[in-house]
Amino acid sequence: MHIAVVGTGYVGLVTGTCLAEMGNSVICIDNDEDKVNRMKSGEVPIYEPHLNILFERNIKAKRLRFTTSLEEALDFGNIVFLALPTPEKKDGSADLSYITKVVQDIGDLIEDYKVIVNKSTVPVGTAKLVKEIISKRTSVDFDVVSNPEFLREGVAVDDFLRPERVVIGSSSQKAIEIMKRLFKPYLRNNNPIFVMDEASAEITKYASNSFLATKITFMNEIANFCERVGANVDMVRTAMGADQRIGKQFLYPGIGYGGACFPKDLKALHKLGKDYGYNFAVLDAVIKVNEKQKVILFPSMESYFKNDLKAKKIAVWGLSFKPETDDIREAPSLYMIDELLKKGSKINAFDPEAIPNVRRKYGNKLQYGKDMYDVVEGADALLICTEWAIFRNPNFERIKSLMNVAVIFDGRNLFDTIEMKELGIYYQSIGR
Ligand SMILES: NC(=O)c1ccc[n+]([C@@H]2O[C@H](COP(=O)([O-])OP(=O)(O)OC[C@H]3O[C@@H](n4cnc5c(N)ncnc54)[C@H](O)[C@@H]3O)[C@@H](O)[C@H]2O)c1
Ligand SMILES: O=c1ccn([C@@H]2O[C@H](COP(=O)(O)OP(=O)(O)O[C@H]3O[C@H](CO)[C@@H](O)[C@H](O)[C@H]3O)[C@@H](O)[C@H]2O)c(=O)[nH]1
Repeated sequence: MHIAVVGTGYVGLVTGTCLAEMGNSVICIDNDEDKVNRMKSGEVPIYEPHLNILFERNIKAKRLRFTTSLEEALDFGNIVFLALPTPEKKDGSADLSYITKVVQDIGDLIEDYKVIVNKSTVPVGTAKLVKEIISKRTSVDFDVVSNPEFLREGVAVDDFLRPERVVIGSSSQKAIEIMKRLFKPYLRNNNPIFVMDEASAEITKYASNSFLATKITFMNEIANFCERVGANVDMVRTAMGADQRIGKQFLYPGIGYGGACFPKDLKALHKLGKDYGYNFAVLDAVIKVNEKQKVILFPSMESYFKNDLKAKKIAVWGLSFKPETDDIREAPSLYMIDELLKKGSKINAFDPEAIPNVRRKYGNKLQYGKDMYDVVEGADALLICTEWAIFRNPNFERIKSLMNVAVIFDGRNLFDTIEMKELGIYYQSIGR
């Protein structure tokens, strides 16, 4: 099939590449000229495991190419995916301006039948809006599909190639058949395609993210309470997770959820509720609890240093919002760093992939280490914000010999509390 993907960010580039991987011919469009030039020269502009292998082989096979021209893309693609940003507006709602702009251009450029597929996370009514915008500008036949994306950064390629489910929201039987044909090769083990109306598809995405964020937040509150009463959240978590109705996943407490999705999507659903006269009380609480959770280790650090964090050297391990990505959008690490900077601490940070993005935001307000041991040299404390695999089994003797005093604040519960005690390391984690 001939496909155009508009927007080549974390979703668009993975979508385009993985569609090419299944034998489709794909053209990816972005209005960031520099990004397009980098991709044309063979560079993957983001860090996403395994993406480079698929990217290279599909370019080589001429199934994948890049352009800044929407016109060229529409000439080529019969199915047009929108993978455009829907960032948070000041009032919490999703900013649809990227989508409406592109859709207006599509309305002006469309010359033959297209299926316009929205992969961005959008509020109820967006598919209807897209239809209205295009219909006003052309009499050419087209259909609109809501096809929310559920991939996770860090495992995005695998999630796209082997989705647990595909959701298709459309009122056009013709478009539904085209989408079913496109996605059938990705569905193994009888994983389902759910066909529904557009509004239900749009809600499914927000509801899924909100449920997952609620699960994490519930566990964060249990962890905070465990700390207060001297219980161990690891034991509580594993025993709870053994109940299949609860499940083991997304029960890991820590310094809150971050990323390009959960924070903005919860706020968008909450605001959408308000617009329709419905108060999502649970979401309101989740959003508030998570705001606090992102900096939950800060009071502990202040108290350890007797309210004197000025000029204290703090090493930070992990800057990205989760492991195996360079994405720092809404990363809890940045909230902790902001608090520490306000108090005059000196930060020396290390992350396997996210340093270039952090450097663009903070410049020389921070120091950046060349590896995880480099940053702990002469440090008064080590703060762990992201559970990259390389942090899980470090050389503690080396850390002890490099640090001023062996002090670890761990926002991801990486180490055994008893082992830390035996090693003579002051260790504060979450809920243990
Ligand atoms: N990141 C994720 O893990 C994820 C997963 C599922 C769904 N989503 C949703 O998918 C959407 C995209 O998210 P993302 O993380 O890929 O965003 P992103 O910011 O990484 O990528 C968006 C891309 O669109 C490009 N763009 C902006 N305006 C354009 C225009 N007029 N023409 C062409 N290109 C344009 C940008 O240059 C950028 O490359 C959002 O709605 C998001 O909520 C994201
Ligand atoms: O037990 C857990 C699991 C996750 N997190 C945190 O939750 C955030 C989000 O993690 P994750 O869901 O793994 O990453 P995302 O790439 O943001 O993926 C989410 O957001 C995407 C964008 O909408 C969806 O497509 C995915 O299905 C959804 O999982 C991160 O900060 C994690 O550290 C926890 O604190 N504890």
